[in-house]
Amino acid sequence: MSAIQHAAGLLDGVRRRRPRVHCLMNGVVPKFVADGLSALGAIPSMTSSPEEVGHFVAKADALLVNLGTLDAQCREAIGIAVDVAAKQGRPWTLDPSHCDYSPPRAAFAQDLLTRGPAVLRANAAEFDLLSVPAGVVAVRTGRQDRIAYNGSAFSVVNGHPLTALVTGTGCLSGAVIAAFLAIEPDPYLAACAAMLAFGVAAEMAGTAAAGPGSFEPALLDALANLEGAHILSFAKADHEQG
Ligand SMILES: Nc1ncnc2c1ncn2[C@@H]1O[C@H](COP(=O)(O)OP(=O)(O)O)[C@@H](O)[C@H]1O
Ligand SMILES: Cc1ncsc1CCOP(=O)(O)O
Ligand SMILES: [Mg+2]
Repeated sequence: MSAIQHAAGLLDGVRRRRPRVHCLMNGVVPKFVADGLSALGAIPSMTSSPEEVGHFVAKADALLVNLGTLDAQCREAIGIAVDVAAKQGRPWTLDPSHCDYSPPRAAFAQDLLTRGPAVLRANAAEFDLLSVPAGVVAVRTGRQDRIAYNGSAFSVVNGHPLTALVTGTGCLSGAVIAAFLAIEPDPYLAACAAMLAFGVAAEMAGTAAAGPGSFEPALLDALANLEGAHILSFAKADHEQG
């Protein structure tokens, strides 16, 4: 089965299984990210208090760690969350948001990469600063999204330029990866499926939107209305074998 066919099936799996995704999200876009996960068919939770986060992660099917508005309490919560994820075998995605602005944040992100994330999702500037250890699926987003693991790579060229004009779309793409990780044990296939689903939904939203203001709700609608058949019909993606 191709990665595209597999993605279509996994989308149905997300709708059937409604995975719980716990997000340690930045303070800028938590509502958009939670709405996007709900639209896709997952169940978001966003608590970040150090005394509670471990309980939430233990009950979640996957975790997203986003560094966008990192502070001392976030660092503490992230440490607890990734320990619980490791102990309970919960897959997690790292979004090293804005680590290119801040050497301490880049160092923190680099350290987190040694603590067992299944997937790194970053924009080009963030991605190019980090070195991705073996065993972590590397997703570099932009006009083209490239998913790389162990010598293989998959590129998705779906999407719409308005995505780049709406704050939080990268954060939401990381959350969508976490939702697919929750139901697909192979993190490379999960990340390929997530970027296909997100890219095709963004393309559908782009045709319905007049600008960034209407693109944002259109993207939520497209995630909710996305079907496996849309992925099969509209996917623009290629494998590179290493
Ligand atoms: N020029 C573009 N054309 C189409 N899609 C884009 C473009 N730039 C970014 N995207 C999409 O926007 C989303 C966020 O990617 P990116 O802008 O790289 O991350 P971030 O928002 O974290 O900076 C991804 O789904 C990516 O595919
Ligand atoms: C603007 C901003 N500042 C800190 S986090 C954040 C949101 C970033 O969202 P995205 O990278 O998904 O556009
Ligand atoms: Mg980002």
